[in-house]
Amino acid sequence: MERGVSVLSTRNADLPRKTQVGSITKSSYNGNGKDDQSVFKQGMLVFVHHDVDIWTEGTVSGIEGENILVTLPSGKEQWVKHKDIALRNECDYGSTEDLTLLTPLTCASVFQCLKKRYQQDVFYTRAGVTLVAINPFKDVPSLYKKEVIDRYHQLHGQRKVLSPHVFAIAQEAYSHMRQQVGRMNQSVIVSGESGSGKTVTAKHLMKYLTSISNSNAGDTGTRIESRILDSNPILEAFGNASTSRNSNSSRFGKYIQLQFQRNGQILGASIQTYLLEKTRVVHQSENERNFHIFYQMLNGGNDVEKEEWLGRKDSLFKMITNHGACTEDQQSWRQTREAMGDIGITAQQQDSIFKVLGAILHLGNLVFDGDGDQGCYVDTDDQGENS
Ligand SMILES: Nc1ncnc2c1ncn2[C@@H]1O[C@H](COP(=O)(O)OP(=O)(O)OP(=O)(O)O)[C@@H](O)[C@H]1O
Repeated sequence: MERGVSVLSTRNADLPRKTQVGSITKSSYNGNGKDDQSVFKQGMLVFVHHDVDIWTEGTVSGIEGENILVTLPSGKEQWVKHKDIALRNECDYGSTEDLTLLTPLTCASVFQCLKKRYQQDVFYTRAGVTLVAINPFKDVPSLYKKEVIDRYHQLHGQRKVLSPHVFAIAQEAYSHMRQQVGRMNQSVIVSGESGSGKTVTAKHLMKYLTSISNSNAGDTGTRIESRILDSNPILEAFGNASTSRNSNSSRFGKYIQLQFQRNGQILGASIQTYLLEKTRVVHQSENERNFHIFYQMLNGGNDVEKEEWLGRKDSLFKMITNHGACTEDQQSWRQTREAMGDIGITAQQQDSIFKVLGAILHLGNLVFDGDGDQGCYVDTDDQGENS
């Protein structure tokens, strides 16, 4: 291996960021550097803190000490404290591609810019070297199609013609690895709160990097690309679960290293996982589920397979909460099995894996009883009923 690009997908939002999806909290800073109500004058354009919209536009129409009278777009007037108000200018917030260009740069102006862009179906905005990605929560195929990948690859470096995009970040890392900054390894950190889109973003990053580095590599390149991308459904089956915030939440962090040859062609990948939420196997909060793989196996496996792995056909296991026949689980099961085969896990090895999962499910049915200091024992009556 010559060098590589790594994609670190975090479970917490407390790491330094390069590519990030983040939440913005309200601050009382009003953009004048002094937090002083004296900067507000009659007729000034402002943002006013709003309970529903978070920030809304207004114009100062009166001042009395700490209190400022603001006229809202509806024509309604409202008294607000100076801490709940921020300066605004007449710029087109929706067309600002880099948050650092906002003047004044305040929570309110950042919020307004991201909101306007989101309303125009623009989901990426730069913040200096960081990319802020807003989760569209809908399919936007035109944003990620092959032509877009080609465009970002061919025109890279031309910031004026390319709008902010996760592909631009990936291309920058790839170019730096190959040509600049002493041909060094590069890292992209994807961070944000649960459900903000880290997993999907990391997948687009990997898709872009494998695609551009594979263009002249023929069949071998295509095989490497599909093996790398096939790791996603497997990792998701064993490490993701439905939570109250995200129906496909990663319950682990991952460090993905893509390895390239000197000529820039993809060579392979390695994935390290960490902080897997193991306790989820035995306990899930209300309305949450165990790891996907259990449901996929129970919904997707046929009777013969279930007999072999579980010793029975039904799906009554204590650790499997919120279980119901789900076509999504059946589809994902087919994808998981296919991906396992594609990356070289033999049918025999797969059988062994599912038997281990079956054993875990049976262990979960055991009930222990005991009387304090005397230790405990397996309640065989209960076990007989359930296992
Ligand atoms: N770029 C995108 N385009 C369309 N939908 C998206 C995009 N990013 C995220 N989503 C939607 O949001 C959901 C949650 O995203 P994702 O699983 O990537 O979040 P996450 O930050 O990895 O969450 P967690 O930390 O819980 O694993 C996805 O299942 C998908 O429906």
